Amino acid sequence: MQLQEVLYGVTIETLVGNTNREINALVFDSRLVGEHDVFFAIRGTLSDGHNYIATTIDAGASVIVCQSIPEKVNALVTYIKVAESSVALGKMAANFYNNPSDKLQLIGITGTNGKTTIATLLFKLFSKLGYKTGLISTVQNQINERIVPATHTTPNPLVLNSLLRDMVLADCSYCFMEVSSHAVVQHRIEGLTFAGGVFSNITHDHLDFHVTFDNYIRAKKCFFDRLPKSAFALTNLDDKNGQVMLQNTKASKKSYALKQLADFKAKVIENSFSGLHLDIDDADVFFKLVGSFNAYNLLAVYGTAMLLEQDQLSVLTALSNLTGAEGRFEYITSSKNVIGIIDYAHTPDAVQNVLSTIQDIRKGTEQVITVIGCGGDRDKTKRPVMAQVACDWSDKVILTSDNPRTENPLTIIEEMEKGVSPTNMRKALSISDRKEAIKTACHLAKPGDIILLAGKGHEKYQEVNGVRHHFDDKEILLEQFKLIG
Ligand SMILES: CC(=O)N[C@H]1[C@@H](OP(=O)(O)OP(=O)(O)OC[C@H]2O[C@@H](n3ccc(=O)[nH]c3=O)[C@H](O)[C@@H]2O)O[C@H](CO)[C@@H](O)[C@@H]1O[C@H](C)C(=O)N[C@@H](C)C(=O)N[C@H](CCC(=O)O)C(=O)O
Ligand SMILES: Nc1ncnc2c1ncn2[C@@H]1O[C@H](COP(=O)(O)OP(=O)(O)OP(=O)(O)O)[C@@H](O)[C@H]1O
Ligand SMILES: N[C@H](CCC[C@H](N)C(=O)O)C(=O)O
Ligand SMILES: [Mg+2]
Repeated sequence: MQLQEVLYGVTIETLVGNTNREINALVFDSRLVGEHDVFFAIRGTLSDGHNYIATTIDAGASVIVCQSIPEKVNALVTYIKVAESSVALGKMAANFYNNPSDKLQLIGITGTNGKTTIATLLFKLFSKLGYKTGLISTVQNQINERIVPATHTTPNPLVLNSLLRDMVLADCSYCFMEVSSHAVVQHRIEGLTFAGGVFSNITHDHLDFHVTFDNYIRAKKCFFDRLPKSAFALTNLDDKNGQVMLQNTKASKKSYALKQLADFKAKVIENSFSGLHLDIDDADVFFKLVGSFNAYNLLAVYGTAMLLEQDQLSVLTALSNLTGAEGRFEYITSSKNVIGIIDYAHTPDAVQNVLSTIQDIRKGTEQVITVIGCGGDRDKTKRPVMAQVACDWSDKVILTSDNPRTENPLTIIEEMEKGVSPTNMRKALSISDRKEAIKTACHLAKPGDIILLAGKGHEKYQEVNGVRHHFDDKEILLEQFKLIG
């Protein structure tokens, strides 16, 4: 491919060398550069790609996209100076893959919690309605039936556009993708054309990255600010910041809510372990998902399907038969009737939602035992809050590990313990080995008791010092349920 062809739409500040040359691949990691590649020097959170420019030229890079041109330039290399290399990467990745997002309807879902649930339900719904469909999500990416493993909630622009290109080649009409706040700030979605955007909610998370809650709100809002006029922007009016998200969007503004007037509305009639009974836009429907927070997710899905001009009855019929995403409020029962719930709750709001749902639908005096940890190298300020919420809403809590990454697991647990009030102290226990923690919860449980394993959901690993060891909450719970009966 010619360099000129992929530069369409890129604002060049300075050009040194020729743009009329053949290129091989676009690369932003020096370790992956080969002959005739374009290297993007990106300033990241840990290092600066500009430090690797010379190495990539030695490895064969013939084009460098950067924010500052090195003092000594190589006459055989083309240097392109831009304001933000990651923005150029987004645009050039889209051009390189022939702008696949223009050729299907791409819907982005953003918010602290619920993105995977909403995107997965939309993927399943549109597949059931007979459309070829794509999914880009935390759990996995999917092109019709083909599963492509996911590494991030929102992948980098090269992976993103290559997935979208494969979806176009597979004749997909729709793609539903999660848009994380990291992706917005790092310009991973630059150069994509969205047909719609959906907002779920915004609560405490990722303050390690965004530093303040205001910055976090701004990052999410930025996604809606950049939607085109032809798109729709669907927001949750019951969220305090739901309206803020749409303040400056050019897209057509639409809303959903349970507690006030909105374009799409619902009322929870009943919430039990077997599902949700909702009045949704005046239709009486039973859904398999559990928990009133899922009423919001279902309503967001329903609203999106209506905005994409699907038939109401077909949508509600298909939706009522669907199960949610893996590791979200998944529950299993032991033979002596201990209930185990595996859930990906890893923010204070999610923990509270799941535990309040359990409190709402438990029958009597059963104990609720929560096993919970907090991620290493992630927002430290949510640790005491998550422990506090877990203690306030459970009878017993076992504080444990959840991907300590490069941190000491005992230090993370100590930080969680700071949120346990003196009155809650008697409820809390700390066991850093997550398998031991789950085992202990199973031994403490009596028939009828409910064990919540929070934070890991679908994850099949425990990440310690950069190594992902096989670990599966569900596998261990099933093993222990066999032992306790
Ligand atoms: C904090 C964060 O988001 N980091 C992402 C970011 O890396 P970074 O900014 O730290 O990059 P860096 O290491 O400083 O390097 C800067 C540049 O130098 C380059 N480099 C670096 C070293 C070298 O030898 N050669 C070289 O060329 C790098 O390729 C990069 O281009 O850009 C990388 C490439 O796209 C991502 O893989 C990486 O994700 C890390 C692994 C990560 O854990 N991210 C998480 C926090 C994340 O993105 N999460 C969100 C939301 C999760 C959710 O709540 O759902 C997600 O969308 O997944
Ligand atoms: N609408 C919602 N409101 C509040 N909490 C929710 C909602 N939907 C799901 N949750 C809780 O959040 C957890 C994560 O849900 P989900 O995976 O759908 O969110 P996500 O936004 O994709 O998360 P991530 O940022 O990790 O990708 C669930 O396991 C549940 O505990
Ligand atoms: N995508 C989120 C998920 C966190 C899940 C939890 N298991 C953890 O490791 O903290 C993140 O990377 O912050
Ligand atoms: Mg997700």
